[in-house]
Amino acid sequence: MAGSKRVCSSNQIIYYPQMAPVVITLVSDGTRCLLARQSFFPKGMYSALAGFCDIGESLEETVRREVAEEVGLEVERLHYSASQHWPFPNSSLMIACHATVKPGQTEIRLNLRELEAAAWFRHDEVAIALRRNNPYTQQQNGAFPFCLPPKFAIAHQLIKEWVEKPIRFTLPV
Ligand SMILES: NC(=O)C1=CN([C@@H]2O[C@H](COP(=O)(O)OP(=O)(O)OC[C@H]3O[C@@H](n4cnc5c(N)ncnc54)[C@H](O)[C@@H]3O)[C@@H](O)[C@H]2O)C=CC1
Repeated sequence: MAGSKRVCSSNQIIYYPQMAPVVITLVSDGTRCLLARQSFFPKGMYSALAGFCDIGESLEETVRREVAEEVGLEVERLHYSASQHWPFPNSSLMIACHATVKPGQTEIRLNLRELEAAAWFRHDEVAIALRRNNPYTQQQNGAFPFCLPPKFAIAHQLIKEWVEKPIRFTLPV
């Protein structure tokens, strides 16, 4: 039988596990992808944009709202990639998507309440970061190299997918 549950022994109320949907979106302008970091990330690490779905929102609406709120960009096309259960902060279902911005509309307006930095990265820069061994290690000059989330995170898989194969954008947002 599918489904986990707990039954309260005193009043027999059934409790099912709660799960929060989160969209994680890799935004591209066709040749570059947009990556961002929060202040608590390991130094040098950038990731795709993530955000919790609000009550009443479709996934498409969450993508559009989160991208607009965090970097001030309007996304045009959306392509579902994959999903991952993620235990933080209290059990999330990560839904990973690729999206594109409207042609020529690439100016980032960073929301500093949500992000520390965001930037467009070229395909070759991202490909090098994906291959980097010991990515979170400080370099001899004191700097931390540009690096990506670890392989087990769906963010890594989403970025790898963008590097490895052209994405067909089919769904208007
Ligand atoms: N597996 C992966 O590859 C990745 C996973 N994540 C996860 O995605 C989640 C969302 O990322 P953020 O950029 O922080 O999202 P976010 O920009 O929506 O900000 C998080 C804030 O959302 C609010 N919130 C709304 N609904 C919530 C709920 N059900 N549970 C907890 N907080 C809720 C809280 O105020 C929280 O501080 C994080 O838990 C993070 O661990 C993020 C990036 C990559």
